[in-house]
Amino acid sequence: MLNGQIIKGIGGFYYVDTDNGLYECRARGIFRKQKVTPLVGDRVSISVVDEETKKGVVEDIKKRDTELVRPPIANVDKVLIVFAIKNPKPNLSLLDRFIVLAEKENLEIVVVLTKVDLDDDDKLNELKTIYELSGYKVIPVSNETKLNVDKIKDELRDNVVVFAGPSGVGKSSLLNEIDKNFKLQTGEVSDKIKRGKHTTRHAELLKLECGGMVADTPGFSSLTLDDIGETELKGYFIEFDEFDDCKFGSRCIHENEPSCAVKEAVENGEISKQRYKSYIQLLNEMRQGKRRY
Ligand SMILES: Nc1nc2c(ncn2[C@@H]2O[C@H](COP(=O)(O)OP(=O)(O)OP(=O)(O)O)[C@@H](O)[C@H]2O)c(=O)[nH]1
Ligand SMILES: [Zn+2]
Repeated sequence: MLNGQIIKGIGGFYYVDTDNGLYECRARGIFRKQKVTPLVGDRVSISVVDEETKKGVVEDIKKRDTELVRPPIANVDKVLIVFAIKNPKPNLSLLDRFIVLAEKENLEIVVVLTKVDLDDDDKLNELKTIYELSGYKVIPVSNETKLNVDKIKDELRDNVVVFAGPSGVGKSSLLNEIDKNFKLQTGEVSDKIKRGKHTTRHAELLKLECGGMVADTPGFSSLTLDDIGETELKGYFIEFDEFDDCKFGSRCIHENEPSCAVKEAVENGEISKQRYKSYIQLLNEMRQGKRRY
């Protein structure tokens, strides 16, 4: 038996990365009976069927630490939420929505602010302050000047990471800075699979030089908050946690209730006004049933 990790799954084949190379594997029938579908990112044991052609069978799936639905990847450790300080103008309500979804999945979150070379009105400082006050690690990056590209590498090393963020903020540029082979690698992989016209695109993990793995699709491709309840939302604004002495205790949703510790903290500047505004906005959106972004 060999241990490895599924890095790609297509048409009932699972591509398992091991110390001994890449194996094309079928899953044992028992998984289907147990209604278990192997996922990209799963840590597995395989038995080798043919060493020559590198074929094997997935025998066992280790317990998953995390399980993302969109994109469908198991054992993601971390999400880098990437927004530019300008071009495109950052939509903070969207950023906060990404954070809510990542908190729900229990992922480690790093906020990456790109294009800081374009900063001429202290936007970086403004955004950095908001997210650091809220308890997040914030890394300012420029793909132009290469500022902090090495710090992003450190975040990726030995981790399974997804990038999330709107179009045009510099996600691909950043990945290309981190790993010069990245473009090439993506190209090679697509060739190898020879995707036909009717094959659906599946999530895939790409190995980086620095030892990490990155999903080839941006995280949270659908930004629906459908599965989140109105009273659950406040739990995903982590900076509210320490202000827990509201008059109505844990029933307080920090909106119109009297003697609300969270609202007081917003007034005192201990919680960002911008983040609180996002919270109320998301709350109202949920109520109106207007839930898709
Ligand atoms: N000034 C500046 N421009 C950048 C930076 N990073 C990326 N860009 C430019 O921004 C544009 C979009 O970059 P991409 O890397 O394609 O953005 P993306 O997030 O991958 O976009 P999608 O592929 O649509 O999701 C390109 O024209 C880049 O040259 C940066 O740090 N500074
Ligand atoms: Zn309250």
